[in-house]
Amino acid sequence: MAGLEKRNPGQPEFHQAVKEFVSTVMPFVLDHPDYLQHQILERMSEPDRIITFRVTWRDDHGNIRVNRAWRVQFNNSIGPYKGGLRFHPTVTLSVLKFLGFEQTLKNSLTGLPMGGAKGGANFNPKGKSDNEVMSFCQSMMIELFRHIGPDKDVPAGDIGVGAREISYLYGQYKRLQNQFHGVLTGKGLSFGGSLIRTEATGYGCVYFCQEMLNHRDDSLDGKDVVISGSGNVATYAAEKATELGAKVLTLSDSSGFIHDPDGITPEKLEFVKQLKEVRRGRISEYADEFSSASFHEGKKPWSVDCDVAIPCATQNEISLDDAKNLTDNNVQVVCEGANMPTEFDAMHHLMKAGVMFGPAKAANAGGVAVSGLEQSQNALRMSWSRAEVDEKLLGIMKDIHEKCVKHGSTGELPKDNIDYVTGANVAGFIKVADTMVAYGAV
Ligand SMILES: NC(=O)C1=CN([C@@H]2O[C@H](COP(=O)(O)OP(=O)(O)OC[C@H]3O[C@@H](n4cnc5c(N)ncnc54)[C@H](OP(=O)(O)O)[C@@H]3O)[C@@H](O)[C@H]2O)C=CC1
Ligand SMILES: O=C(O)CCC(=O)C(=O)O
Repeated sequence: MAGLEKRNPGQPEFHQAVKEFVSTVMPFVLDHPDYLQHQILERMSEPDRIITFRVTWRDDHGNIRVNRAWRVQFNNSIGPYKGGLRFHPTVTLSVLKFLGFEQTLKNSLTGLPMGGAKGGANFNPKGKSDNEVMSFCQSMMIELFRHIGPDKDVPAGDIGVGAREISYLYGQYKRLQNQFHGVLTGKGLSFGGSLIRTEATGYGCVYFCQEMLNHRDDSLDGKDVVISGSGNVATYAAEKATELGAKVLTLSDSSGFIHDPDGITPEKLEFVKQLKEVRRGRISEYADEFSSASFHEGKKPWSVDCDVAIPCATQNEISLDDAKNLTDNNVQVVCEGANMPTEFDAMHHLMKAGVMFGPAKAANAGGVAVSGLEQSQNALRMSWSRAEVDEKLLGIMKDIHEKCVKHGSTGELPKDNIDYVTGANVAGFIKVADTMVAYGAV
């Protein structure tokens, strides 16, 4: 870690992601001299390649605007690079390196042939017109297109990149390459998208949460659930949790959270989808619409009494104090929909307190898994039904849970006390590490 921090100064998120990983896999690595001899940890924590480029575009007033974009191609040992693009003013190289590092392990966990990558730009889509977003996406693709391809690198969405942005990016790629193939995932259904991809990350996260509870002969039925975020992952996590009998009490955005003690019913969630996906409004409007709800400006939802917490907004959104609030309220499960939403010491506090903790690289792998299924459908020139994709997603999430149990059993009483963080890290590591050993020094 000392060497990594020295080689990558000023990249706290990247340090944090590697530290969490190394602290759990080290005993396993020390038991396997091959990994040490082949310098696997040093090689896995150094991206294969980082592409940095300027994106110049024109706003609606005719002004020229400039942003910085990156694609971090982290590791393609087990398949073409795969991972989302994030558009947000907080995007830095550190953030994209942490995301690309975790993506490599997450993609390995899915069992599908996908390497790890992440990209994005410090562009803020909020408050921009459709025309401005299109102008930015088209300009970004003018550079990105030469670095991606269906057998090379297949980007997708992430924060700030949804169906609209993927459509603009794909349209420009097609124009530049004169090729129609599965180079992006999360595409519209009329041009090669997969059913269930929109829902996959949120649904998959709730399937994983249900598996954790089932492992202790429990279920989501009747549980009070607190969710942060109100974007893609949060919305569909709320939908599936409600479908499985839970009561979802909160959603949030960067201005605060709404608390609805009566529960966010499917009808109310339809309002949220319209608000966020179509009107691009603020979550506070939920409290204006439904009198049962209150809006808490500038606050996070972690002090609301709940059985299950599903953070679905962004990294480091659960601090140690937030974790203490959750345990004071006897939370049973924290299942990460967002990437690295829990700070390192907060995660340890939760685990020490006996909370079942589902780490992002396992719990939110459903999104990229269905992206992998979208790639398969594109290659086959076929579309699978909603039921088929959903069944495969459920199967993959169950399989990831089993891998976590296999490598995360603590051997301590109670017998079902699983260290999911170690389980996910070791299980994701083995496939990538063994492949790198097989390749030799490349
Ligand atoms: N989309 C996917 O398939 C996958 C996403 N993820 C992860 O899930 C998380 C959410 O992604 P997604 O739902 O796609 O993104 P969206 O852009 O659809 O939604 C993001 C949500 O999080 C809120 N948010 C973002 N940044 C902050 C912040 N700094 N503080 C408070 N709230 C914030 C947003 O509020 P506001 O609008 O006010 O900014 C919004 O409600 C991310 O960590 C992402 O990496 C993981 C796997 C797959
Ligand atoms: O669908 C994908 O390719 C990427 C999803 C993603 O960015 C993630 O898992 O964090």
